Amino acid sequence: MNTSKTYSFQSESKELLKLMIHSLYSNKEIFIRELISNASDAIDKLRFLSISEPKKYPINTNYCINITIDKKLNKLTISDNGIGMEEHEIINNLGTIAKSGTKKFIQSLKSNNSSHQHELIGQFGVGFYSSFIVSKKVLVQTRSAKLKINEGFLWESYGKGDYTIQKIEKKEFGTDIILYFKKTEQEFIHHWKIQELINKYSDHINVPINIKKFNKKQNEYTWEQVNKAQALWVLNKSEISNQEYINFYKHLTKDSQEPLTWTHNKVEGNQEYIILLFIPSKTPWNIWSREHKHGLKLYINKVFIMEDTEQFLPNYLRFVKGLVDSNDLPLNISREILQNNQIIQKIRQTITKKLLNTLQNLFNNDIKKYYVFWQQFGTILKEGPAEDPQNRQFIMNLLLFTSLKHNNSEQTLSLKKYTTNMAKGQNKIYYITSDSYESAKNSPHLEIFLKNDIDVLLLFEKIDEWMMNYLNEYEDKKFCPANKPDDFINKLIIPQINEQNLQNKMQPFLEKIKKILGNKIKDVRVTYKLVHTPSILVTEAKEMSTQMAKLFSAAGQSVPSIKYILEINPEHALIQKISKIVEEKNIKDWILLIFEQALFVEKGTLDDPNQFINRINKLLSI
Ligand SMILES: Nc1ncnc2c1ncn2[C@@H]1O[C@H](COP(=O)(O)OP(=O)(O)OP(=O)(O)O)[C@@H](O)[C@H]1O
Repeated sequence: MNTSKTYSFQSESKELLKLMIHSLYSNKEIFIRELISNASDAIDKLRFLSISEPKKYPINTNYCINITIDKKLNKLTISDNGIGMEEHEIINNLGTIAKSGTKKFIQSLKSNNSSHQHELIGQFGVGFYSSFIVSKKVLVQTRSAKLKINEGFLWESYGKGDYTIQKIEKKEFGTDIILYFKKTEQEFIHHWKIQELINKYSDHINVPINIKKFNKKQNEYTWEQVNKAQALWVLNKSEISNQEYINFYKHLTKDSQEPLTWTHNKVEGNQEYIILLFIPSKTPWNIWSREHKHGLKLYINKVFIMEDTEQFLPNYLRFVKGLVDSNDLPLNISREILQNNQIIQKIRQTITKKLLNTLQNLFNNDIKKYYVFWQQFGTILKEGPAEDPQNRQFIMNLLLFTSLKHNNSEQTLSLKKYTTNMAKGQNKIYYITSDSYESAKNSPHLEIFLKNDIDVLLLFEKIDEWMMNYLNEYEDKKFCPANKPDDFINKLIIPQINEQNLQNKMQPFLEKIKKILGNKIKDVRVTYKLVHTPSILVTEAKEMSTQMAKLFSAAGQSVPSIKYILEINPEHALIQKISKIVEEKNIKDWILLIFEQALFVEKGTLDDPNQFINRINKLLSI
């Protein structure tokens, strides 16, 4: 007789299991979807192997998922004739919940309120472990299609701290998941209930799902198929209800939330393929992690080939979920071949176009949903203009901003709207990049714009400066940084008093500044752009911007130090006061102060803040 070995769950898994049971209890019926989904995945894997390696894996045309209910024992069995598992696979797959990043995930779960926990855990994909929400004990009998009858295994656990594994004989390859329901979960031992859940969640699973029922007429047990068993994507759009699309999305992605929108297309012609693509409504919790996998599911003639086929999506659309089913690719296609395959390139181009159109439709027809999309995925879409020059114009129509006239940080302004509302004579799109919304909005560079009622796009996300490098013009209007010299703006500057006079009057003061600041600055000049601010720093049109320099140094690259031009506002009380100081005693501190102020505003930091503070204190106490 085979003895069983006892194993402990990973410590994080124990904690996660407890949290999961608690936070998913209100949605406990999903266990059926998860288990059927796993069974169907296992069949997909074997189906693929039996086509690509027919000698090793005998072809089985009778793939199915069978369900039996034992009311007396409170027991439900879900059996599949898929790939099955070897011992090490059982340990790896069923001994750990949520393999990577579990710790971080638990932390974020704990720090969220309970309604949010539900969302988070849904995104995480609880899979097999959802069985413990309703079961006091779970058994898994499995035999890998690679192994012999006596090389089956039985996994058993009460979902507490450990599980056991023992070797068993199993006649058929595949997996039986056996649930012993908790006393409180009697509702699941009814055929009608299970059938209802299958119709709700798993109608379009690619293989028949049969329930064993007692047939009174024939006085015996028979198998009754309860799902449609037809791949959803091969049907015509008109035959599929919105709810069916939503359920299919949930099955495909294990996301507990509904998608925002989707696109479903049959492409005919030289190449024939079907695409079904969904835009989720929430960013996956780990989308910025390196381990985050993205890409579409690839099917060839309805046979599942591989997960996460990145090659079908540009990076800036990596949040998209869905599948491609092609008739033209060879079944034995590898990831390497996908990389350089021309058919793939063409499909990718079509997918990209379809997705951009889908987003444009969402934008045009359901702006509220589009705002949700933008909030979740806008930062990723902003990678588009750099990555995809061909579709740059298209992507630009999908970008949203906030602006000087907007009065809050919500990004709801399109370029179209900005250009339609431009001031008379304005033919450029002005923008400013900064580290935060506040610092962008309050930038002294914008005082002249505010005074003349000209709107400026406020950009404050890390990616923005980089993105703006790839945006040259939109509908013949050039983009122009608000902190660089510009003719149109220069013309708006009307000095309050005689300019030449003031310039001449200021000349000795400018000389003094130059002498004191030396090579700290490139030049110093008078400006009439400012209203409330005594001084600012500007760079020449061709010089690297401060934000760009920050970006480079954050990426660990060396950046030549920027030489700024100091501009002073001759009408400002402080400048007028300092320019009149004749004694040499404190003038150096005053000039350094107006320079450091401007530097602080420009960079958001100072190399030596202490010195700056000391200087202010010294001058205040004179
Ligand atoms: N019926 C089955 N047949 C074969 N392998 C299975 C079966 N059920 C589960 N597995 C294996 O166990 C693994 C873990 O399953 P689980 O449902 O926990 O997560 P998952 O399906 O991989 O991902 P997700 O987190 O998206 O649910 C699966 O990836 C698969 O390798």
